[in-house]
Amino acid sequence: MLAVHFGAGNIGRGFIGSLLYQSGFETCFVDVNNELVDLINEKGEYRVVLADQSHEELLVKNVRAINSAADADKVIDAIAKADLVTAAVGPNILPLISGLIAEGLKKRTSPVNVIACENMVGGSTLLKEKVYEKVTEEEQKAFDERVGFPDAAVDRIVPNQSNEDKLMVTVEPFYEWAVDETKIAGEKPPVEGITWVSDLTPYIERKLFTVNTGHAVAAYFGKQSGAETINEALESDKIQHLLSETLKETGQFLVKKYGFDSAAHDAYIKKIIGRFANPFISDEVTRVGRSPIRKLGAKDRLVSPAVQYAELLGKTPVYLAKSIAAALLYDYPQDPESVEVQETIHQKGLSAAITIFTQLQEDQPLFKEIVKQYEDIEKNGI
Ligand SMILES: NC(=O)c1ccc[n+]([C@@H]2O[C@H](COP(=O)([O-])OP(=O)(O)OC[C@H]3O[C@@H](n4cnc5c(N)ncnc54)[C@H](O)[C@@H]3O)[C@@H](O)[C@H]2O)c1
Ligand SMILES: O=P(O)(O)OC[C@@H](O)[C@@H](O)[C@H](O)[C@H](O)CO
Repeated sequence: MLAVHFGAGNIGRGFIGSLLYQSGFETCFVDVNNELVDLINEKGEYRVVLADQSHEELLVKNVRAINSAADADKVIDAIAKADLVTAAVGPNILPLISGLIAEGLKKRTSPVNVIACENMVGGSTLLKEKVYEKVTEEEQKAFDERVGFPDAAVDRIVPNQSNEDKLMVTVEPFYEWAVDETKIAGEKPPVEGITWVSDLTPYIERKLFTVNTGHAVAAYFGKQSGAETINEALESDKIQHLLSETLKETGQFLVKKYGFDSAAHDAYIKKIIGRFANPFISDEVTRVGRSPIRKLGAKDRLVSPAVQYAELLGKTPVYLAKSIAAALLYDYPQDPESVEVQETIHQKGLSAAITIFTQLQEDQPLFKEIVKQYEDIEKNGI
């Protein structure tokens, strides 16, 4: 069985690649990082190490790689032969890989599934839209018959790392990969470790609005207080408090919306905070806070739960508003999205920036609370 996986980065090698290998797949990674591609082809294997006391290692074999910037035809051929196509490149990159996927799919007559493993609601659906923009109506109809784009929720913390062995990747032991079984074409891909679900929305919202909201809170407040890593941020009682209060807010609306058991959800939150504090992981606040424009988006981990909280509970979420304010204050010159947010605030003012990045309007109580919290952090710190 052949899997073509776009993005040989942290989650690509450390999570998707390792499960594919354990399930008997040969994996062909597609990436634009030449050094990574050459190394994978030279070694044909890499190590995945668990970030816990055991330091258990898995040697992932049967891997090769293609540089899509140099060898587009090879990528198209690989997709034509693949039993599964996956991606973990980041939401903003999905449109850029859609053309190659469209070309590869055109060469097929047998069914195949394409799964985007990004931190967003509807990642595979977005990829499908971008692929469909590249093909004729007739080809779209043919794809409807034999190509599945099931959405997914993926959870495993894989920090940036610089190991002497550049392919080696350290990962937390926990993982979850939930995939929507209702959108599958043909047979379910036999990947051990996938949880097939008939309704993905509660899974992705619970994950994105707990793990990723909490992570963003630790990163943005951590940055404000001078912490470099998530563990360092969590050493602060103040940040621990902000984290647990924010996750109480997202928890309240998730429990109300989906009928989750409240005690089970509290245990889920507790487990996640424990994962953030894993002493065997050093995760930079600048990785976790990366791309603040994406994270401030209306459907992402801060604004969506804040809006849904206000709608479902009929009050304004104070801690989510404060977290949005901290994201707006995130100033990291090496991150182009942070630079754009800071320039927009500087040139157009805070209110205009809030509307541009969050789509919230000035008359909304949440908007006013964000402004209040922003001014408070500027004046008094977090
Ligand atoms: N790292 C985590 O803890 C984690 C966990 C769950 C989900 N995710 C999600 O997985 C995705 C990838 O995250 P990551 O942490 O692995 O990032 P990463 O930067 O380590 O990996 C992304 C890879 O994509 C490659 N890439 C960029 N443009 C490309 C293109 N046009 N074609 C092919 N490859 C391209 C990059 O070179 C890089 O190797 C993101 O959506 C992220 O939210 C990450
Ligand atoms: O990948 P991002 O930028 O969407 O979010 C950063 C982290 O919160 C994220 O990568 C987590 O480590 C991951 O989602 C854990 O499952």
